[in-house]
Amino acid sequence: MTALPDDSAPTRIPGPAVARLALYLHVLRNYSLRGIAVVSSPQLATAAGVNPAILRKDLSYVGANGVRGVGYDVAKLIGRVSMALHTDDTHTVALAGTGRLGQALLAHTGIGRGFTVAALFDDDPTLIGTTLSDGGPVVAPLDAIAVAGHWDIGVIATGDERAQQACDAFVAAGVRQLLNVTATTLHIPDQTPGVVIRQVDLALELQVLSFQAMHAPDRLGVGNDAGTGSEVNGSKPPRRAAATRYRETMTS
Ligand SMILES: NC(=O)c1ccc[n+]([C@@H]2O[C@H](COP(=O)([O-])OP(=O)(O)OC[C@H]3O[C@@H](n4cnc5c(N)ncnc54)[C@H](O)[C@@H]3O)[C@@H](O)[C@H]2O)c1
Repeated sequence: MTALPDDSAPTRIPGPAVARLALYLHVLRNYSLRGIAVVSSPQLATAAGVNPAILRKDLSYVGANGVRGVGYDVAKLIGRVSMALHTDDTHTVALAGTGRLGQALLAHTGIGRGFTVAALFDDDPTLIGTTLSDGGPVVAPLDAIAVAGHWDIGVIATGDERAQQACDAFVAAGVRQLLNVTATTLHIPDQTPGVVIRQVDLALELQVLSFQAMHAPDRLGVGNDAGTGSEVNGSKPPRRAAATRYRETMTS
């Protein structure tokens, strides 16, 4: 991921910082919706559940400088972070698996924020040939993935037993960014470079939370307005910030 802070040469933003920047963007958009025009770095850091020093370091990657004693202009910061994360670009997404989770993902993620759901695939005969949203794509059989077209991101929300097949088909279709929400650990052929898989498992997150609660109960704080991803309020950085909420693998 590259960004252009100010007019200097492209800066490589570390993966964990990219995930935290996405979280800051979420918080900032909430502030904007609530009519808040300026935010201090401690406020933003608390809302996002990160250490203020980490926040300032992350924001330095996008060339954002707050005004000392005042804070950051929310609208400008949204612009900076959006540009760095390329959220203004439109990315095409293909979704394999339009069951309960797939339909929930369709309803709640991305649309209008730089993602266009361009294709839907499923093997449920009651879904094939239907559309799940006004003007949306028609659900096609899973077998059609490999021949249907090219997308930026493939989302795999099939039943666990079909996940690897969907993955193989996406890779064969040239897709290099995969979001896997099934419990299946996906394998990519060694000869296929540059495939990134992010795996999200809410049950695993619950296990980690309960483990942390047992081992550090005094560190559990109240919630925050970030909505996602931050577990602890306080002066120390959380042991697991947004950046580590996913399992990510990449073929070389
Ligand atoms: N990441 C997470 O935290 C999380 C949470 C819940 C579930 N999951 C996983 O997500 C995946 C999808 O879960 P779900 O709740 O959407 O499952 P689901 O049973 O609603 O759908 C799974 C798949 O089976 C298909 N299907 C359902 N009925 C069918 C039928 N009669 N004939 C043919 N196909 C049919 C669906 O259309 C879909 O493709 C699973 O792998 C599950 O383990 C992940």
